[in-house]
Amino acid sequence: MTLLVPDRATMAEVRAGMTGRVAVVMTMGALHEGHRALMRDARKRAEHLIVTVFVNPLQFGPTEDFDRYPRTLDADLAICRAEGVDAVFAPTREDMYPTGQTSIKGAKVTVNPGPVGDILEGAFRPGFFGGVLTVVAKLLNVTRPDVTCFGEKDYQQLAMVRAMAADLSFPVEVVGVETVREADGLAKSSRNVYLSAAERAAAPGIHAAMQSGASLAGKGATAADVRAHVIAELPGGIDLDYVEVTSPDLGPAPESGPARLLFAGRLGATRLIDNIPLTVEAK
Ligand SMILES: Nc1ncnc2c1ncn2[C@@H]1O[C@H](COP(=O)(O)OP(=O)(O)OP(=O)(O)O)[C@@H](O)[C@H]1O
Ligand SMILES: CC(C)(CO)[C@@H](O)C(=O)[O-]
Ligand code: BAL
Repeated sequence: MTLLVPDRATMAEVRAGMTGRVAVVMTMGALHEGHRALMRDARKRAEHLIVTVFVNPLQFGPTEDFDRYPRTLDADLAICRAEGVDAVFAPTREDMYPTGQTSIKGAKVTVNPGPVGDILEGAFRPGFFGGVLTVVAKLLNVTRPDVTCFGEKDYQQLAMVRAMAADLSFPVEVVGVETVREADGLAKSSRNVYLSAAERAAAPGIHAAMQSGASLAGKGATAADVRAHVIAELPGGIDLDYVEVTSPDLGPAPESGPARLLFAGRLGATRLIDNIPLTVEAK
């Protein structure tokens, strides 16, 4: 049976009744196959599985899509039931932020994401990682999991959650789960529903351009060559935030060896992100 848990006090009671290992998958709802992959991975790692559904105001900038973000709790519950989730924690904003915080700027005590919080996504979404890490810390405190699964689709977020757990001594194992894609290569995302038919048709070109760049890396191209190639191959109509090649831990691009290729940009009004691994070979 899947319990719908509406507030922190009830969550504490439900959590106290769980014996054995507990896994948590944190989401903003509008669940899709990517979230289901996290649930299936988490399910294997623990006796109990909690899914959180909360659209966190602290991680949205003033001009971002907090108000129009898809909210589909009934459908989300049906998916959680089908995945054998024990409890869906879906609190209100007032329950999560009882002293009334509605933005990262208005909040008093928050998690400082450090310098990695200012690059890539952080450079284009100021305050984003402070908002994410603050709510992740709160959700860890409320649900007290042994293990938590995050998607590689949000690669920097996964890295930052790992860093927070290590640096702030959260007793939790953070597991990364590979990106789930549509058949045409587009990374599944709750925000894909915003795309018009024409934008949806163009969107797989992002992953295709990235794969093309990654294959070039295998033939001796430098990180800078790969970056320029991906930018040139992107479909028309993209308002680019960044294409970057970094080390796997988001440091400077290596001259050779494993690396990460990351993209962010807008197709119409929809902001999309993606990333893939690649190997840079010394010339
Ligand atoms: N395609 C995917 N494959 C694997 N994990 C995913 C995928 N999409 C989202 N996730 C993971 O699910 C968790 C919750 O993400 P979230 O609810 O923001 O979904 P989303 O589809 O990424 O939405 P958004 O459109 O807001 O980015 C995160 O750990 C995220 O990385
Ligand atoms: C981790 C998270 C649930 C925090 O609000 C969110 O950033 C997301 O859905 O990836
Ligand atoms: N998917 C990460 C949360 C966000 O984009 O707001």
